[in-house]
Amino acid sequence: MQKLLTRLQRFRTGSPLSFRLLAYIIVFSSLFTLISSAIQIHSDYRKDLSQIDRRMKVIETGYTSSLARSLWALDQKLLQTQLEGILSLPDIVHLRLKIEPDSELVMGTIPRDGKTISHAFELTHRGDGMFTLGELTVTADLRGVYSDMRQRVVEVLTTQFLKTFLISILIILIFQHFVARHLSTMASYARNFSLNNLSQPLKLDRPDSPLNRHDELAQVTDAINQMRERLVADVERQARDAEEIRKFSKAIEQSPSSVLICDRQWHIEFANHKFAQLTGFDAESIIGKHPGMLSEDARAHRENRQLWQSIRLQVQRVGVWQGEINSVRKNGERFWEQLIVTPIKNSNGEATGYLILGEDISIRKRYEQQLLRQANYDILTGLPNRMLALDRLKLALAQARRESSLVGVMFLDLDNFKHINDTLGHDAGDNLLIEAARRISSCLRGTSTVARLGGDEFLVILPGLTGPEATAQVAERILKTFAPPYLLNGQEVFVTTSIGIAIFPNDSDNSGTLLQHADAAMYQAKHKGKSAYALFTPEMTEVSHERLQMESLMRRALEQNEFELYYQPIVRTDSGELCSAEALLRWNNPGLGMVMPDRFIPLAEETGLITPIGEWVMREACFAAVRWKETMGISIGISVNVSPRQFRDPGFIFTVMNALEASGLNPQQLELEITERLILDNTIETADILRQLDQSGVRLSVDDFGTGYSALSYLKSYPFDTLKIDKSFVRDVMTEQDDAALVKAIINMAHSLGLRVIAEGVEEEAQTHFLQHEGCDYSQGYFYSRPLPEDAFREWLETNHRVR
Ligand SMILES: Nc1nc2c(ncn2[C@@H]2O[C@@H]3COP(=O)(O)O[C@H]4[C@@H](O)[C@H](n5cnc6c(=O)[nH]c(N)nc65)O[C@@H]4COP(=O)(O)O[C@H]3[C@H]2O)c(=O)[nH]1
Repeated sequence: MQKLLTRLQRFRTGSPLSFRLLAYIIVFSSLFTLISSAIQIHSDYRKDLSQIDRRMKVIETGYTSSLARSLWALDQKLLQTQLEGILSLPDIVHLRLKIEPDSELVMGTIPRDGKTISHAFELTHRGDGMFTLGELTVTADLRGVYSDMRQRVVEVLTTQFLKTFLISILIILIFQHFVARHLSTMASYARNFSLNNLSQPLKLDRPDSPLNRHDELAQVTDAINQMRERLVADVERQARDAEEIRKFSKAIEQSPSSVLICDRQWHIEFANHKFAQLTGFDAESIIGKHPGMLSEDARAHRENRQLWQSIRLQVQRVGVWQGEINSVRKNGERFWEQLIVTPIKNSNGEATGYLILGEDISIRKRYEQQLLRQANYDILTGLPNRMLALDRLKLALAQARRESSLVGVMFLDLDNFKHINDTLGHDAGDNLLIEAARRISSCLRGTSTVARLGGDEFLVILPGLTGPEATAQVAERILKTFAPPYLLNGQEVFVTTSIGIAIFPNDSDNSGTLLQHADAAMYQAKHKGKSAYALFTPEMTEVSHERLQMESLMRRALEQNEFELYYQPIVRTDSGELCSAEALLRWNNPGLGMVMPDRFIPLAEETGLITPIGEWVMREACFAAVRWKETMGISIGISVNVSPRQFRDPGFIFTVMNALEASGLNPQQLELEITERLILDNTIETADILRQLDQSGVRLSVDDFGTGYSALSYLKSYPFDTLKIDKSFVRDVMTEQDDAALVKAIINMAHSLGLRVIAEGVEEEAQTHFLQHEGCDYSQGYFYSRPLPEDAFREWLETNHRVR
């Protein structure tokens, strides 16, 4: 019982459904039992009543004749006995016998508060007729019936209630076991159901029988589990979507391009970090603004209004706008931006916003502009280059044709530029070009063009001239501005220029030909002596042709064996004894005749042909010296000229060593003549090459001393053995006091530095006396001998072999 109560209690608290169910079952089943019991009791009551009624009828039928006989016979005793017999019948409590005519016999008592039922019947005697003897009224007491009925009600109610209650409990227990506890499990599963335990399916604690598998609980469980699976799938999809969105938003946020997202009305909704970095605008502060209206600059607004109008139209029409725009940063600074503007469309293809991707292309733009500049301008001087110059020339010619005016074309070349570049170094050369460009430009008016064609060549275009004389005036102005010295490497250097002039349309109406003519005129100017200008004349074409021809002939001269070495003796000044010879190059061309080095060596230097030629000279000179020793027994030194370009050739030392090795000449007998200008270059490479040559035993001399920049200091730092005074000083020692003083000073200075001195260009005896007097060690010149071909030189040796 206790157990039952506890269970009931549990139902009441933990399982309201079970409790309610119990209550309903009890109430309904009790009602039902009550009604059915009432019907039953009522029917039993009716049965009891009808039984009494039947009993009355039985009394009537059973006793009517016997009582009538007793009355007829007036047998009182029998009557008494018969009445007592009736009264003893169950429930009969009262008998009233009315005897005709007026006596009455009453037996028994009628209960005062009890319910009774009476039945009366006549007692008759059938004889000759029918005689009514009396009437008997039988009264039955209904209390027994009622008491039975009450007892039955109590019994029925009690038993029915207990039955109902117990059955209900049973039903509830069954319900609880088979349904309610599973519902509770479901409820608690549903209560605890969260995103964290989506993986656990709902499981009911009941056997997995085929019956269980298909009942309603199984269906609900399946439905819940399916719902869970769908939810898991949804959650996973959502997580995936969220991850993708996170990824995309990270990508956008960290994108190296600036990103703006605008709504349909072009109001900014989002700006990424790069945008803020690029423009200086804080992302928060520009939300809601139009992308073209961010800066405060009214001018930018005006520019942008039209631009963004066309962007909007194109995006609507074509679906994309791409271009480069000049944007403004928050601080007002302008920068170049490459923009791509596209609509953001929804699944129906309607634009819901706009995506603006931007990239800072300022560097690229700068680079492009630089490239454009580089393509058209000379980097060093900033002047237009050959390409742009030719364009401008063509434009000027076209304009001149329209206006019937003249165009002057000037070709300028710096005299000795190569030499300055070689000796003072490239930096000095560059500075010279910059300064020369500045000076040329300063002589021209706005419509003229000055361009650098390359190297030390400049082109001046003078458009819109009315007469050719104007070109001469400009040329003179330019020559004049070149007069003041240039300051290069701290030294004052005089640089001149040669100018060639051709005039359109007089000399040609074609730009290419005009340039060629100006070039030819420039060579003519150079030949005039430097710092000159020349106007083109038709004969000049021949000169420039000659130059070209010479170049192509020189390229074949080595193969054709057209080069020859001449030798000029170098003697002791005091005794006239022979001590060495200088090898001097000659070019013996069948067409050109004997070409002197001054005519072809500069061209050989320009074209680079000097390297193979110099190699040939070196070998030839070394072999000659060895031959003289071998065939004539005369051992003298041999001097070989080395030009700057040759000296700087990476294979130069190898060339020298090779010649010495191949010929077997003692390195001490080889003297390399290096011009003063070359060593002024003062580079580490020059010093290194000179040191290596010195270490190999080769002697080194400074050639043409005095013609360069007369910087004496370098002589100390290089391993020179000899100094050759240039013939231009020696020539006038007897007539020019200054030259004499200079020669004296050079001799003293050289001696103080431990150098021997050779005087070049000694032509007269008086000069030998002077030099002897001043202590000049060696002399060379026509006075002793002109440079001679080998055979003649051998003859000279045989007759004048006073060798030291
Ligand atoms: N007026 C006059 N001139 C005299 C007298 N004595 C000699 N000379 C000339 O003076 C030049 C001396 O040679 P340089 O100063 O080295 O000047 C040489 C040298 O710098 C260069 N040269 C000659 N041969 C070679 C060579 O094989 N290689 C290189 N790189 N340059 C060479 O060509 C220059 C000219 O050579 P050359 O015409 O042979 O001219 C020679 C020679 O003929 C004289 O008493 N009076």
